[in-house]
Amino acid sequence: MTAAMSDIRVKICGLRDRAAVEAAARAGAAYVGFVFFPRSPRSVDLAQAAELAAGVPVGMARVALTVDAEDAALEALVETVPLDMLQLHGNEPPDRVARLRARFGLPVMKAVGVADEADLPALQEYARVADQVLVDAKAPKGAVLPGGNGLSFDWRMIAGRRWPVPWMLAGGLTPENVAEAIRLTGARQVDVSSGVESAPGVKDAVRMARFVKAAG
Ligand SMILES: O=C(O)c1ccccc1NCC(=O)[C@H](O)[C@H](O)COP(=O)(O)O
Repeated sequence: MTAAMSDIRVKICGLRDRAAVEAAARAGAAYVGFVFFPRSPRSVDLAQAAELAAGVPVGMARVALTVDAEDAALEALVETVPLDMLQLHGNEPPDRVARLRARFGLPVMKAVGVADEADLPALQEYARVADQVLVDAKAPKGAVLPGGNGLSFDWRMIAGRRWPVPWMLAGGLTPENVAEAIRLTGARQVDVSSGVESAPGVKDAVRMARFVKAAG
């Protein structure tokens, strides 16, 4: 049975097997994310993702996360995997975001890494060309992964800020801190990966359920 979706829309990212997809659905997540980044412990290949995406219940959005992917790779992805959204998690400049959105006919969410106030204007810029923006913690210099590091930024920095497109809060969210993050930022959508894992790349059904419940 699938839980009723909460008011706050939750995205659970980095799912790698059917049991995790089913648990995310039971928990009431609104989006599931599949990571296409070979260096990540959460990475899936096209065949795996196609099978997982086909099993996602109607009404739950299937998001493909890519990092500075080339056109040919994106073409193969979109042809093979049934998707509802592309998440661009690299250094894709605004004109490329606009081009990919037009070319593939899918809504695009652009992730923007935030560490301090100087990172905030980029959100405004991407909000002009993307369907959604993901306000994520900036990965530390030299990190292997550009996201999914379980790190938070100072949420007070974006308290009261709004963008002209829907946005999601991400970075170091857990079942224990998500309610406070929502309270401080006013986010209506949240994204989590490592905070609902028992080990890197292994999603924990109990933590997913607790996360969605705590998000409200
Ligand atoms: O999760 C990964 O392995 C990953 C790899 C490459 C780019 C981004 C990646 N993850 C992004 C996310 O899962 C989330 O959108 C976000 O960064 C929050 O992650 P977390 O702090 O682990 O909750």
